[in-house]
Amino acid sequence: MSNPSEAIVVARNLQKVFPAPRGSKGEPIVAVDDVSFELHPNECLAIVGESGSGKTTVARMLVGLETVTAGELTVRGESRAKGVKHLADRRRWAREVQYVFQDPYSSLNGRQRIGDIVESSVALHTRGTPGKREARNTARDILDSVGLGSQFAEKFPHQLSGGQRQRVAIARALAANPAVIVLDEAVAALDVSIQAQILNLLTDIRAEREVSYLFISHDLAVVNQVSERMIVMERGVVVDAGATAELLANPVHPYTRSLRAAVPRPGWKPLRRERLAVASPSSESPAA
Ligand SMILES: Nc1ncnc2c1ncn2[C@@H]1O[C@H](COP(=O)(O)OP(=O)(O)OP(=O)(O)O)[C@@H](O)[C@H]1O
Repeated sequence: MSNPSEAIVVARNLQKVFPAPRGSKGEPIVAVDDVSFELHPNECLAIVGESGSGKTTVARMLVGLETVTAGELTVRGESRAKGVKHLADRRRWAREVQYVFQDPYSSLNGRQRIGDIVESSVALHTRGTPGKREARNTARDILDSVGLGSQFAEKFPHQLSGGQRQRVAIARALAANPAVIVLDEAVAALDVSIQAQILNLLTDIRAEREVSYLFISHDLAVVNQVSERMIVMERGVVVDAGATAELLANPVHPYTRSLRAAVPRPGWKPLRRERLAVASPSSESPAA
């Protein structure tokens, strides 16, 4: 295992419990339980699991959108467990970790031009507050680096395709020059050919600058293409963890096997998934 002191993000025995819905007689919801992982500089760690397995809740705790119920969650050694109290802290956190959502259409301000969206992020997150022209030039360079030439700067989000909008969301994240980008089902809504383009873009970005990805997905084919390591979550718990290529080539845990069996590929037989027993939740929580 790598040296923990090198990790940018460290999660140790992380837990998130949501109270039972008001007026219901139900139990509190344990969305994340005893989850441990590390994210290292310039690596892509995937969090994999079916809907409701707790992936997004882990990400939301990392960016401060949810508080931590128990356990440790640090970014560069600073705890994120208690949430942010001051605007200055919120900005500092955002400079370290940026979030790209599945649906860029709802996360981008539809009334702002593309150039202004990225320029605002540059102005907000660059230390020493850059001048207007400097912020604009930096924004144009970033847009260019995600494959959106200068003609896109004057357009509005609704004038762009889904893939182009996701490029804008990535550009806006890059404008903060973060150490980590959380990509939460960031290609799930795109056609396969557009997905491939965005995944290539993410690989190119990582080749050019030091940035780590926490790549959240239910899609193992996508995860296989983009990540070096993965953790597999089922009902809030990490049930499998390791090098992506190895885990997918030789999945041992029944849940990982059942997930992999659901990925269409040459020779894939729909009946196979039914024959595989789906794992019961495991109390094991290996660190990744
Ligand atoms: N704010 C909340 N209040 C109550 N329960 C929540 C809340 N947010 C998430 N949950 C519950 O926590 C569990 C994990 O949800 P989470 O969204 O983290 O899973 P996920 O793996 O990201 O799934 P999806 O891909 O569908 O978002 C689910 O049972 C969900 O209903």
